[in-house]
Amino acid sequence: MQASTNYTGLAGYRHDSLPAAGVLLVNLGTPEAPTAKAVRPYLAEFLGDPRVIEYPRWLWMPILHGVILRVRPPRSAEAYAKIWTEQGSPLRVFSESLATGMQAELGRRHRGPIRVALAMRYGQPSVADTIAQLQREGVRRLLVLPLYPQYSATSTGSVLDAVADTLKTLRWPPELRIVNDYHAEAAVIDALAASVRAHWDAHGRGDKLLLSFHGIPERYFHAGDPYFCQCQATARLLRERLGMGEDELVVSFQSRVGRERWLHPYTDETVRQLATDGVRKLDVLCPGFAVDCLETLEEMAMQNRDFFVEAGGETLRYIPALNDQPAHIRALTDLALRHMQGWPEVADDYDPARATATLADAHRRASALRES
Ligand SMILES: C=CC1=C(C)c2cc3[nH]c(cc4nc(cc5[nH]c(cc1n2)c(C)c5CCC(=O)O)C(CCC(=O)O)=C4C)c(C)c3C=C
Ligand SMILES: [Fe+2]
Ligand SMILES: [Fe+2]
Repeated sequence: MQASTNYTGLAGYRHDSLPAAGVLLVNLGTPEAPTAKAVRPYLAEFLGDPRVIEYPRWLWMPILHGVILRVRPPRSAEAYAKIWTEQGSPLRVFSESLATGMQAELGRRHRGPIRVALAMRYGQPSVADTIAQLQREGVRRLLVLPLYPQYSATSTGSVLDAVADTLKTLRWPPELRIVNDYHAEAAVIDALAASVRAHWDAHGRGDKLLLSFHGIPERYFHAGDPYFCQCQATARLLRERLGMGEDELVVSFQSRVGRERWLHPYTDETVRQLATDGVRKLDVLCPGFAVDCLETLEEMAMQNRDFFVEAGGETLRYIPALNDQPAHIRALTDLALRHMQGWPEVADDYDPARATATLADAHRRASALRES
């Protein structure tokens, strides 16, 4: 049969790849440009996700497309313009740099092929495209690591939806493992504590340390979302690691959208209250964000700083996210390796000769069968 050699070509799979393990980092996603035109499709996908907005579709979709997507994109674009860099959106730039760092770290420490890829839950590169690309590179075992330290159905849960939707379309999905959360990961807590101490060393200690996490509607918490509890646990571990008393540290929730009640206390009200209560120097850390983004750089370090100063505060010092710091790269690489235990690619005695079949092999064998 003459067309048989096209099997592999048609599927686009490489012939020469060894089976590999893959680490799929997934972050939220960000618009392609700081313009209303680019923000609109991003928000449409994000706010159209039933994990994010739990209202009946018939009720929500007309509101989303009739009202929200007319009003919000220009405002949102204005905020993005304030933080945009020459390389693009900070969320993308830092996430890519983190992924590159983890790839290098794994390469230094492991003989087996392990590929690190970054996907975005909304926008590009999509989870589906990235998994397809990893499969073409021979990935047969996949660890999904959403870049959300605390689990929420709205964030991590939605990443799992995207992965599940992709697997449904694959004839031979990779073996799958998933990191549900890493809110209590000791090395991450250590890295956060170290960056707070470095900030204190450079700028002096503030009157209070505020830990601000992204909020979610309180209704989701009552429905069983563990996010609030995991944020509190992260905060407690960090406080203990820093040897601080309960009265020296405050937890609050930012970025609420709409009129419904969200997790309390709200960050904007908290910074105003702290200023009113006499706090002059306020240190702020956002341990729910793996990398800096609109919500930390604009909402926290600009908007909330203004609220604090307007209410009588002196300075609000935002401590950056862990981003691509070496300690963060090491912490997440260790976490990934722990979750990959038992896979041949991470074994110390990795032997390519004993490697199992790849999709490329399967297609080659199918071709050979047709020819015989
Ligand atoms: C309206 C519902 C929203 C829920 C629920 C929500 C949960 C949630 N979000 C993050 C992380 C990020 N959110 C970011 C931006 C952002 N979030 C919402 C809405 C909800 N988030 C909107 C509409 C936006 C877009 C910006 C805006 O118009 O205000 C970002 C930053 C993205 C960037 O491009 O920089 C992150 C990161 C988490 C972790 C979470 C649940 C725990
Ligand atoms: Fe959000
Ligand atoms: Fe926001």
